[in-house]
Amino acid sequence: MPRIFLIGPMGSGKTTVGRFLAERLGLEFIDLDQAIERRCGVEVRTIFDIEGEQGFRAREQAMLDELTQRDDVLLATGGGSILDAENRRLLRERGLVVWLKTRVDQQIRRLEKDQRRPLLQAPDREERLQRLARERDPLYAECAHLVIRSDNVVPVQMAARAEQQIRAHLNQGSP
Ligand SMILES: Nc1ncnc2c1ncn2[C@@H]1O[C@H](COP(=O)(O)OP(=O)(O)O)[C@@H](O)[C@H]1O
Ligand SMILES: O=C(O)C1=C[C@@H](OP(=O)(O)O)[C@@H](O)[C@H](O)C1
Ligand SMILES: [Mg+2]
Repeated sequence: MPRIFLIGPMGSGKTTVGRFLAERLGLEFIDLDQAIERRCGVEVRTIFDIEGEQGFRAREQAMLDELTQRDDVLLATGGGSILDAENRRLLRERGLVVWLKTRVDQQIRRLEKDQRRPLLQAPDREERLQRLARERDPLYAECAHLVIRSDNVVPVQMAARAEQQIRAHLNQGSP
């Protein structure tokens, strides 16, 4: 089993589904944001408060480079990891990149009460998520080897579906 890297927008289920999926695939689960939080000793939102988005992106880049070299892992990235061209290259070269594609209305519902994601704390969340999708969808598409829809199924079912599709993809001999 190659390394698996989950990409996709906030609320696509990278962290939640990733944990179940890693277990099904016999891989160690690592969440990029959680790894950064452990190393810094503060939450992502605090890093944004103190160092700004730019500071967070620098930490994210360094941690992504480190963790994408680990073997037998499933890495759940953060939604903005693909903004950086070097990150996209590292992800594509070092493992199988899976885009959990999700509709904005599903993201809104799942993240209704969220206060931890700095880029979501806007007066109009729908407008914000639509704009991020417009900006980022081409980058997710460029980076992904495999696209899996993550709408209308709960995380355990989503993990089962993703496992099936990943195994089918690998059986075709694709990277
Ligand atoms: N397929 C799903 N169906 C319903 N709720 C989900 C699904 N995936 C994630 N969630 C919920 O949405 C919220 C955000 O999920 P999370 O895994 O943190 O997304 P991400 O890491 O992609 O931002 C969590 O409360 C999670 O339980
Ligand atoms: O989309 C983004 O730019 C971000 C997504 C978050 O991760 P999730 O995608 O796991 O929510 C987290 O990395 C940070 O708040 C920035
Ligand atoms: Mg996450």
